[in-house]
Amino acid sequence: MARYELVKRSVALITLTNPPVNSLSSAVRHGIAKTMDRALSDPKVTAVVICGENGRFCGGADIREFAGPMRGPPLLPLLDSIEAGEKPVVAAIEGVALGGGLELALVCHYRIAHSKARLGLPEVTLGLLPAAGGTQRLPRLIGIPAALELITTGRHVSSQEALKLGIVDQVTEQNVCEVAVEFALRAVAKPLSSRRLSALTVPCPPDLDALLEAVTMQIQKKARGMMAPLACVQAVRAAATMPYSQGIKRESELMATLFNSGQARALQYCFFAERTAGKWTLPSGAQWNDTKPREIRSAAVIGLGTMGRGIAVSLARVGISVIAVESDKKLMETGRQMVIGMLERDAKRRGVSASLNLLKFTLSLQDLKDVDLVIEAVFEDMALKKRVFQELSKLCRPTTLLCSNTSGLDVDALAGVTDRPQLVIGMHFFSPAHVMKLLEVVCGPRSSSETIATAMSLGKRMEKVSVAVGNCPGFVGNRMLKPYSDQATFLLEEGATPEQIDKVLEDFGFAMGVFRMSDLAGLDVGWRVRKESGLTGPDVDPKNPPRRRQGRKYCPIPDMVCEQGRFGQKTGRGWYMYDKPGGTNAKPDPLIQNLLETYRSRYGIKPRNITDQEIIDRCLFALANEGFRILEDGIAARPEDIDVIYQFGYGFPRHRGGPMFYASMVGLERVLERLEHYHQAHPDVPHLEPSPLLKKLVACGSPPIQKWREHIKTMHSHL
Ligand SMILES: CCC/C=C/C(=O)SCCNC(=O)CCNC(=O)[C@H](O)C(C)(C)COP(=O)([O-])OP(=O)([O-])OC[C@H]1O[C@@H](n2cnc3c(N)ncnc32)[C@H](O)[C@@H]1OP(=O)([O-])[O-]
Repeated sequence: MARYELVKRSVALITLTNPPVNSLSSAVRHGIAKTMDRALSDPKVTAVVICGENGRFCGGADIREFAGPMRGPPLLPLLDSIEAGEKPVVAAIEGVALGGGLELALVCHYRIAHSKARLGLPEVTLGLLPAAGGTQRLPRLIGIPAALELITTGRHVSSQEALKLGIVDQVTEQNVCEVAVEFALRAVAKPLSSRRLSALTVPCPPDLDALLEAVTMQIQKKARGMMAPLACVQAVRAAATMPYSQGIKRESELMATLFNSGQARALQYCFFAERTAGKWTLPSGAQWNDTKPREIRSAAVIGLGTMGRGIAVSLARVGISVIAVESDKKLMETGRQMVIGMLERDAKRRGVSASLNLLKFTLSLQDLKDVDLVIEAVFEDMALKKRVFQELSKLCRPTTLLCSNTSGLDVDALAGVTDRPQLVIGMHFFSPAHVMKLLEVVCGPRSSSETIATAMSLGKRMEKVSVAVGNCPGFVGNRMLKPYSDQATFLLEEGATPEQIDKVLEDFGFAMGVFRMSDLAGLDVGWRVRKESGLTGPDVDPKNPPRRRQGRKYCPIPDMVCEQGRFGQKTGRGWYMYDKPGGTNAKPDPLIQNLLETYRSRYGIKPRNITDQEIIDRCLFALANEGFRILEDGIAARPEDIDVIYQFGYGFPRHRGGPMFYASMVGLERVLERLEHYHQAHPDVPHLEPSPLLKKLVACGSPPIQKWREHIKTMHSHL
């Protein structure tokens, strides 16, 4: 796990060999200890270079090992002993030096980085802190403010920035190992004391307390209840105020608290869930790693509304030429200006030039004859979408992939009106599409494996987290949203207010509570869907709207809000009031309070005090319950996929893992017991009836989430 060679007769070259990222597994730590001993005790060796195999220095501790008991040599004393050695050690950094990887580099006496390398301490994103001396050594090297920023955000820096900050001594475009060996030879005669970071004093700013307080406040605002960033601040404070030996103890204490927390487990689960999500499999046996995607050079986007614009920007900025189609000249001109503006701002932020030459705007579908792929983003209306697909089917090359950005309509029905159902697939982007990372790739029963592979690979190229899902109304994300938001509106009837529910959900860690999110998305969208599905419409008595429809409980309050022209932020009024149409500063509205009170008295509902716990349990367990049904139905292949969708598409707090992971952490027995309790109280709410899969898992002793698949695999998959 660490290879030893003698080069240039006197330099020991130690290569970490643990693909794919040379993480510091117990075997690697053991290998480093052994090879370092050999280098330090061999009189022929005057200097040491440490590098990593396959162009990657080291991706840090082996995250998989965190779940089990600690084995092998602990990292911290191993690193301390490298720093204390009497022969110069040079880190040759290629690819990445992250987490424990950068901590390893920091105990080397010199650091040489390749120009394309990235460095950072991302432990905070895993719910941890850099506990192999990183919080104590980095501030000594680059000062408190810069170290605080890197450690509390986990941001990766380029080697050029690392050079400016003083993290590395040299950046090279040449073979970094060769450069490091030459560097090591020159370092042999030089004293090492000033190169041992633990022995340096921390350059302390005069306003340390004010700085730490400002950073703490900033984190409290942004971290939505995450503990790790605050622990990082405390560890850096220790570096500033204590000698190394005490600071390192404080670092370990803080790490111990984080390490055993549910948040760290959730964030590490998220790390692997994100990487598992791209790995789709079909019942036919075709899967992600044996199906070649097609190359996409040109694409078309139909419809330049909010979604179409974001999709066009996301395509053009990764080098794909885009033809954007609108039906009306004025709309096309507005769309053109918006897309160009967005692309220019995006390019400025990334420090690149905007690829405006890749864009073409047209009013004619005829111009799409030769594109490789089309993404339809017209109004959410099945008849209209079918007309578009029929026309595309006639116009486009027979090999062109036809994709729909529908957020919940039947992708197979669209495939059915074309001459190439195997080339039809859903690509459900989230608004704004150039910002949101999630892409649901909706596989119809007739989508070919090559089509799925192409949509998934295009998503990756567009820098999205792509998840393959099956075709059903609402797919995964929006299907689960319904029981969640239904519970929120039922709670309004019973005595809660929008601001109370939102506060509880936001304190839980959601980016936005359910009502603020609806105001942002537009309340008219759901209203139209309810009208189309016959749940509401002109036949409903406006004075006395029934509270039971289509055989189940129905809350008419959202319709009553819409009937007043309150469509959310865009109209300046929704569940909240805003300063102006398009305003974002939500304030509780007495008119909504009034509406709720009138409603309750009309139906003789005595409002009751609703606890925060009831809000959390009813909203989140209803959400997870639908997730279990989605797994049963084969619409999502694994719980990780659902959790990734909720983190990236719906602002679910990452440190809670996602709705399915949260259910597993709370305990499936408790979820089942609460759902049974609430279903008994509300027998006309089918979403509260515990799903058969949840019952089955509890009956099997509530296995850990990674084992749920074993209990679903016999069920039919729709992917
Ligand atoms: C006292 C302790 C203090 C120290 C704490 C730490 O260091 S905490 C750690 C701090 N370090 C970090 O937080 C860095 C975490 N890693 C990364 O950010 C990225 O992996 C990358 C930038 C290194 C490479 O990106 P990329 O897009 O080229 O590749 P990719 O992301 O697809 O990964 C490829 C495969 O490698 C796997 N794997 C990766 N890293 C680890 C690991 N450390 N461990 C185990 N496995 C790891 C990954 O699961 C995947 O496996 P699969 O699915 O093929 O079975």
